[in-house]
Amino acid sequence: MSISGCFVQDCPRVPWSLSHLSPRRERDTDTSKPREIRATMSNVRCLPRIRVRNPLVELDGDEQARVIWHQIKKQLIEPYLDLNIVYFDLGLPVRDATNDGVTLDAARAVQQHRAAVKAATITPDEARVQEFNLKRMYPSPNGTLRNILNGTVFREPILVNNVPRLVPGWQKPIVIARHGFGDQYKAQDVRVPPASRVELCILTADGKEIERREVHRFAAGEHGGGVALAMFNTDESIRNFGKSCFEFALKRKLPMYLSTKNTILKAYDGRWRDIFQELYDRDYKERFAQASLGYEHRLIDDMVAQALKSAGGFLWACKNYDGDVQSDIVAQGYGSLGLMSSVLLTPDGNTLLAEAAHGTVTRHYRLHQQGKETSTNSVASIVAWARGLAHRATLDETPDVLQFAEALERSCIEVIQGGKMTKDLSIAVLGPELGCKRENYLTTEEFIDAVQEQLETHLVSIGQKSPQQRI
Ligand SMILES: NC(=O)C1=CN([C@@H]2O[C@H](COP(=O)(O)OP(=O)(O)OC[C@H]3O[C@@H](n4cnc5c(N)ncnc54)[C@H](OP(=O)(O)O)[C@@H]3O)[C@@H](O)[C@H]2O)C=CC1
Ligand SMILES: O=C(O)CCC(=O)C(=O)O
Ligand SMILES: [Mn+2]
Repeated sequence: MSISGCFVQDCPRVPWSLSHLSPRRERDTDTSKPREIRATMSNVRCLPRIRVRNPLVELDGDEQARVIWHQIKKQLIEPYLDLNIVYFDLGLPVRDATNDGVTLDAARAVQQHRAAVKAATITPDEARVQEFNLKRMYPSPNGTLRNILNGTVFREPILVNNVPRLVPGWQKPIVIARHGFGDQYKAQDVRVPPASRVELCILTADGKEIERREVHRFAAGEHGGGVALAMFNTDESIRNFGKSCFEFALKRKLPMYLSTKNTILKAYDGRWRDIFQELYDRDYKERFAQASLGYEHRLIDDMVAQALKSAGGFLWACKNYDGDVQSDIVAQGYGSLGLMSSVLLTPDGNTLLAEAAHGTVTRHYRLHQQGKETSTNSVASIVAWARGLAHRATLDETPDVLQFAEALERSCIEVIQGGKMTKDLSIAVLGPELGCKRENYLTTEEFIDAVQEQLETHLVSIGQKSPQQRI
């Protein structure tokens, strides 16, 4: 991907001339197309690719997420950028072949290069172990990456004017800040046999007992056993989470809430409430007041009800699992899981890993495997590339790469606002009956084609405005 060249039709190195491209690539020779579109296409091909100064780390994924990821890269990235990609295949077969070593290597590369994009990956359960004949049930690669990077995951719906919200009152985005470290995602969970006792024991570093507490005595008999879980977090990580959230809220001028269940988990969730309050009182109260913003801690059950009643427009700091669940509710409430962006930011704000919030969309992949048409929304994955590149551009101080990233993100929204969309959005706009009709939505491939066409109109004007920034 680091070949540089000019997009002229007869140049053998340019992607346009590759045989693997679909016939739609040749649409410029189609005289039925309006003249302006054909003119735009040929203009873009005469522009050199934009050079990205430093590498972007790419983490490939599984199933339908992998299918759309490859199409995005081939059609929306490779033709326009001279980009050095540091590639890791986090697909389940490679994780298995490397005993998950590839995930650790990938995390180190993200730390080194500081800008990364990731496709969704399968976290195996028993059924997946069988399906892929795995050596073992590997942990979530997201859990591994997030625990190593120890950052905050910010999830924000991509708002599109013509997509009605399931929650009509939500006029402004609700941004979920999800703590990315510890809790359920780094817990020890065990099956417990009948007639046994589970205790929680805290030892000093050299093994002396500090505290021992009984968790539960399990009864004897066939149904006497059960399950137990031990999870943890650290003051440092909670404090970093708090700082990231307060800084983000100030930067984006959003009021902020933290939700916990401190009335039940008095020590555990109480720690979040106290650390956030301490940070706020000491470092942020004045800055928030100057910006006319507020901060409050709320009980999670109160918070979900308030969120539903609200008009949106706030930052909601969630513990790891709450953030996982609430971000999918919020995504669907704004129209589709396919419109939820997700970036992991380290506490210093220097390292960013962008992804879609949704998973590998297995149900669509099963159709794809049978050779059937699919209509998977690729917007969140395209936006992941755009946000990863925008961060690269910010670190490298390369305005032309930033312009490209912004044009890419904008193109997705414009295509949908122009009435071209995948089935999930068509259903949201037209309702389940009409929205499902084939003439009312685009396939996975058609939607990416439409984004490419839109992107090219922007690239022509960027290229015309700033040719000196190109190589
Ligand atoms: N970040 C990551 O890497 C994540 C990975 N996963 C993994 O993904 C796999 C599948 O998980 P699953 O629970 O099915 O969750 P998914 O988010 O993959 O999909 C659930 C359903 O949501 C709808 N949906 C999600 N994304 C899109 C999209 N882009 N376009 C259109 N519809 C969409 C589909 O509904 P419908 O079928 O009704 O069209 C889909 O069947 C699991 O193995 C899990 O481990 C899960 C979450 C995050
Ligand atoms: O890593 C996983 O297994 C799930 C991740 C997930 O659901 C998310 O990132 O929202
Ligand atoms: Mn999730």
